[in-house]
Amino acid sequence: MSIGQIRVNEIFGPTIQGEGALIGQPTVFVRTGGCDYRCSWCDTLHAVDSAYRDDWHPMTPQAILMQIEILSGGKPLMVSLSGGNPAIQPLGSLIELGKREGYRFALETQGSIAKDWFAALDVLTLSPKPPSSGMDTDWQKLAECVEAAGSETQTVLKTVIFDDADYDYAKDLAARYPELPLYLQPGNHTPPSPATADAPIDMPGIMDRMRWLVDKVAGDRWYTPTVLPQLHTLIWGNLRGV
Ligand SMILES: C[S@@+](CC[C@H](N)C(=O)[O-])C[C@H]1O[C@@H](n2cnc3c(N)ncnc32)[C@H](O)[C@@H]1O
Ligand SMILES: Nc1nc2[nH]cc(C(=O)O)c2c(=O)[nH]1
Ligand code: SF4
Ligand SMILES: [Mg+2]
Repeated sequence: MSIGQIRVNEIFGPTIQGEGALIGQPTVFVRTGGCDYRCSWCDTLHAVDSAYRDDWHPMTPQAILMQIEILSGGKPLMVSLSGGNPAIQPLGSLIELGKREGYRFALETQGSIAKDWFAALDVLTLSPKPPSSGMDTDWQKLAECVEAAGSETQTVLKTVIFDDADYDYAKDLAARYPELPLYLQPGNHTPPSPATADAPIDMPGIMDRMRWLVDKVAGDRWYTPTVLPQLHTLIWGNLRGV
């Protein structure tokens, strides 16, 4: 891979952003390959597990932008950068090139790696991982990500909740960053196998956790977070590429 190239797993859309602050908004996704984490319940292992690295292709920022332009019909929209951990990749020039053409950029990362080009994003979603993921949070790194984004980028927090320990983690996160909007997302217990494009989904389970989470938040009189399910999962289940 030469310098400046980005490891891409898939580019798809337009679809709608299914999660967090931009939920429901039309967007094209660029999913990069490779992650420094391995969450127990990751729903995107095809972009994490190096067994699938043959599906990750080095692309220049120009080639990625061309693909975005084809998918969007040349009409600028929000581009969602996800992964894997997209913060591993050199995305600064793609963002710069795309913004010149009128595209906007949102990025989703766990907050383990800070990059100076976070400041060029329109929206940065930091999604630190709760205990059920099996990952530890490096709070210093998360602070560096918030710092790197600066004041021009809209920074929001989003965390996945499966159980009481995750809920307590979300409360701690809120206490650390009272000034940042926080989105709570019930977990999906049935992530697809990375080898398949689809898998059966436990919709009643997701809805049970959503109701449980709303009851918890309301019962605690915790009025600052926004509680949202993964909209794309409600619509398409575990299907990839939507
Ligand atoms: C696949 S990750 C990719 C970006 C980045 N690595 C991250 O974790 O933020 C995108 C989002 O999906 C969430 N996610 C992954 N697996 C999930 C699951 N089984 N249920 C609910 N959300 C999940 C993550 O927490 C993250 O907010
Ligand atoms: N529609 C849709 N919304 C999403 N929001 C976050 C996603 C992700 O996998 O990062 C995702 C995704 O894969 N599809
Ligand atoms: S950090 Fe994100 S992409 Fe990486 S394993 Fe966890 S959920 Fe999956
Ligand atoms: Mg996903």
